[in-house]
Amino acid sequence: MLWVEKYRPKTLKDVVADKDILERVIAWAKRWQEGIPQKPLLLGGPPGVGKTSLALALANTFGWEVVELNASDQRSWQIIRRIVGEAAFSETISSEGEFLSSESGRLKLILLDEVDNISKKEDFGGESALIKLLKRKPRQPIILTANDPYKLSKELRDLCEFVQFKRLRTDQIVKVLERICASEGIKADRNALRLIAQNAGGDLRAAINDLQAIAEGRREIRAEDVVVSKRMQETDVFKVMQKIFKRFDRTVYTDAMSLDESPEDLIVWIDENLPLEYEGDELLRAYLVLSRADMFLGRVRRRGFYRLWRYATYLMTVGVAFAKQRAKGGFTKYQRPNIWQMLTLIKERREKVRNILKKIAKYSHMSSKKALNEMFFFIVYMLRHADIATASKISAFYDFSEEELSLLVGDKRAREIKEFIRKHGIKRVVEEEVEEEIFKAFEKKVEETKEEAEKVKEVKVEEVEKPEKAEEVVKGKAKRRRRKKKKEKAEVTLDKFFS
Ligand SMILES: Nc1ncnc2c1ncn2[C@@H]1O[C@H](COP(=O)(O)OP(=O)(O)OP(=O)(O)O)[C@@H](O)[C@H]1O
Repeated sequence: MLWVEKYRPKTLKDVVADKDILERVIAWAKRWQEGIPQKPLLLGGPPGVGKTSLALALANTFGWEVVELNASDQRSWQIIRRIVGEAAFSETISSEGEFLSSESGRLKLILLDEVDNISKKEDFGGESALIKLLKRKPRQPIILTANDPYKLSKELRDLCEFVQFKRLRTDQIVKVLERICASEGIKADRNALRLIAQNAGGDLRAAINDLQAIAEGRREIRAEDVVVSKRMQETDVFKVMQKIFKRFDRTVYTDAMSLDESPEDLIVWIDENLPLEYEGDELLRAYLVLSRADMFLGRVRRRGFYRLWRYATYLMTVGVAFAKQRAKGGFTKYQRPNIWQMLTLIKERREKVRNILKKIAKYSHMSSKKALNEMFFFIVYMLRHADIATASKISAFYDFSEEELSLLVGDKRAREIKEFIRKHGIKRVVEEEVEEEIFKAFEKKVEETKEEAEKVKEVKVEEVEKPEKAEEVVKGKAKRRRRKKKKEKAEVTLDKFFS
């Protein structure tokens, strides 16, 4: 079992949190218990610091039912609508003035996660719908969580009681890790735990995951193990990379699944070595597939949906393999990523990509999700392939830093672009002008991509909705079932990732 779940706090006393935060939420819950409806709580703060855990522990402590939903999932909204109809808003006050809750007589906590990913559009499920719901003064406790509450409108924030969480301190993380080691019967060197804690950057979930990966098969953890454990399996990783980069072979997925490396590590290897093998459009395509895989990993980290690991692995192996134009020969000397890079790169890269998407979203007035699905690819394409003046204009328009540009187009081109901007004093220009240019290129590229897609081998990524099936597909049982139901099943091609 995953330790993050095994050791998720059961009651409030297990949650590591500042005293004033605990006091505030307990007071809030008590007032609900007394039948006095309260504003929803908005718990804001970085990932893995215990926002969800605190909400669940609170419900557990007070004996409330919990309905856990995700704001960016449209299905949640149907459920909320149902609950809104049935429970959250339609309660009555009894003749004694007592507050009547759900059928079971218990309060029902609605826990809506990731509200900062909520769509800004007018449609149902968007921010305005949530505002409308909250204005109806819900009669069930609601807790919203957000990594970046300032992405929400002030109107929405004002409808809530805002509680800000901070990154956990290293010593707080070490304490939890020590507790886990003690109950797992693992002897751990304090320095090793400090290293893990420091590397997690205040994210306890990440620290617990790293600890579990490192502790795998050990009774004792020393500081050296934190590094050594990440270095195992090198030769096998090389074989997997060879298969990904040089061949079109779907069995690479099963090979990767049997590696000791976690997908978080494997993606760093692939990321590091990709430019040694791929170039031009195939490189771009592969990066896109990788960024998709990385998004799934992000969800695993944030939400603990570990079944998405399989899907991420499928994308970073089969997806990347099929992003190339043709099989490759020869010998390539792959590089082992630097150990600290291994430990931190993914997190940093994700942080950077997130910032880039935020900028695209901000200046193109769209959600980050839409920015990724609709704009990212074309912006990267333009930055790489357009003439330097256009690329510079685009870069200035989105206000990309040199570091961000390096991630998108490589160090050399990033320097050229920044140099050009400096030399010609390029400033942000009117939106329409740049957007028109991007969209023109966008349309042209769509046409080209369609043609290309015909040529490029199709990658059938099964069951986008049920990624856990991806692994089953490889197993015989699912294969037989799949053959039978082949016609009914939806197949999504790589195209989907570029559209
Ligand atoms: N403050 C904490 N006290 C105890 N355990 C914690 C705390 N924070 C995180 N954890 C551990 O990390 C795991 C993930 O934490 P949790 O889901 O509560 O984080 P979160 O802040 O809601 O993150 P996200 O914003 O990504 O949803 C928990 O299952 C628990 O094991």
